[in-house]
Amino acid sequence: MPVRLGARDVSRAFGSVRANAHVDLTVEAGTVHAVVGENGAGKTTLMRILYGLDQPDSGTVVIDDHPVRLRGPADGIRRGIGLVRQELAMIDSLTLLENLVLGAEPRSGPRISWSAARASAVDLAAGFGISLPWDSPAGSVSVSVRQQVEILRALRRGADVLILDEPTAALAPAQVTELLRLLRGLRDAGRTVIFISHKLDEVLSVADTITVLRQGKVITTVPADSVTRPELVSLVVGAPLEAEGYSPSADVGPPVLEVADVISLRVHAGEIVGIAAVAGNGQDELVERIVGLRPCTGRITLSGKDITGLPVDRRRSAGLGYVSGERRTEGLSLDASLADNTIAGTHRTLGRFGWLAPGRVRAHVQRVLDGYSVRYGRTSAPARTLSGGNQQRLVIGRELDRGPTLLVAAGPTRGVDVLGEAYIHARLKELRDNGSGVLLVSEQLDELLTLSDRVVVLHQGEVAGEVPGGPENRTAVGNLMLGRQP
Ligand SMILES: Nc1ncnc2c1ncn2[C@@H]1O[C@H](COP(=O)(O)OP(=O)(O)OP(=O)(O)O)[C@@H](O)[C@H]1O
Repeated sequence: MPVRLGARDVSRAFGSVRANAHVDLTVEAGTVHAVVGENGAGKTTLMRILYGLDQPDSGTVVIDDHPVRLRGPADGIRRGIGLVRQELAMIDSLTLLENLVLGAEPRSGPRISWSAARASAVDLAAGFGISLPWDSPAGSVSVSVRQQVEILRALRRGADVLILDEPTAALAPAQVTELLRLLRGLRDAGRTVIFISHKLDEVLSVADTITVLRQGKVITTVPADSVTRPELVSLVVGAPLEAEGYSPSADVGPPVLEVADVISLRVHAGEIVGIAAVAGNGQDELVERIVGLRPCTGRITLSGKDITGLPVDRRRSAGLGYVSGERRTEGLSLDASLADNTIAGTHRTLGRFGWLAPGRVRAHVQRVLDGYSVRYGRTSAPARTLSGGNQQRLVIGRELDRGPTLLVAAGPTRGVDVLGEAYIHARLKELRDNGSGVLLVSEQLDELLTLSDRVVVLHQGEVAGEVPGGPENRTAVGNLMLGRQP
């Protein structure tokens, strides 16, 4: 089989970090090829090189069996490579149709022919069994719809190889199913897909071939049907990983959070309360009200203290911690250093008379970053140089280290590898066992059921019911999420 896209002996370092080390990759035409590996393993770096966004220090990209030098993404696009990134590059105020054709508008004489644009958009989408609200502004539609437009945009520009870097990280389960169906459709139509994901079940369900990276090196490339999930976990992590069991709270104390609003709920000390809901059923608004990002007409108390009218920083000082899967917009200041991001919110405790004590700052930063196995080069480097999963580890480490009375964790393991996920789960349980309350909002039902002592299910902005945690309650939670009887 010809190599449609690949890498031969590719190495790339950033200072002391070897992001790719002598990587060989062979992606055959008409296949879905998954690239998996721990956080910071070098997946995104390799994809940027294959697309022409970055150049290797040594080694070459291979396209159609030939070594090539890509000078920029325009070279990659010309050779039929498309990249759908973790952060989607769309203009919110333009409609989906305008975003689709941006830069390559069909013309009739000097004018843009919107009728031709629409007809070709509808045709292209229909070819893959999807229909989209073409006149809606991109800012008003779900991540899933935006992603579909990005994929179609790459196809429209002539891409027959699509690189998708963690496309499912921010999707709800039903949207994941839809995306995987679209990827299979692309493959069946002869296109080539490179798929990156930490969700190994998805990888096994969609990929033909899997390449595993660890610390910048290729560990192995295997046919997907030749490995089981535990074997793949072992390859990614480097050792077998024990399955997580369900261990409910041994000691539930008084309420630490009481919300009396459109949605009313309580979280007690020593308890993890899960929130389950299909995307768009009120969970985001609930979290925003609790952490102070959205006004609340009802009443919210933290350990008995009314925090309803308090701004975010005062809620934090009162003992509220917040971890969001939206780390790029909510959790981090990407241009600030790792050190500054790590001490944000704790800096007042790291000095005297308003001056930071450099030694204490260094020790604190080191402890948090090492404690959560963040892979980094220098603590003075901007946070944007961390890989996605390492950014998430930093946010989790910072928030848990403060020992909050109540932690609101919304999508806490988004983009985190299997080992990191198990580690974060253990830390959340430890926080609970030490007497804090945790409100866990997650789109992953497995995560909710293994961690939560109780699961509160929301439907159409209201509480549809409450179910104890534990994997045996999956069906009951699933039914309530869809507005049915448990
Ligand atoms: N521009 C950069 N400057 C400095 N270091 C970088 C830069 N880009 C990547 N790195 C480092 O290279 C390593 C590999 O990063 P990369 O983003 O390729 O990992 P990844 O496998 O995609 O990880 P994740 O699963 O967390 O997204 C990381 O340690 C990262 O911090």
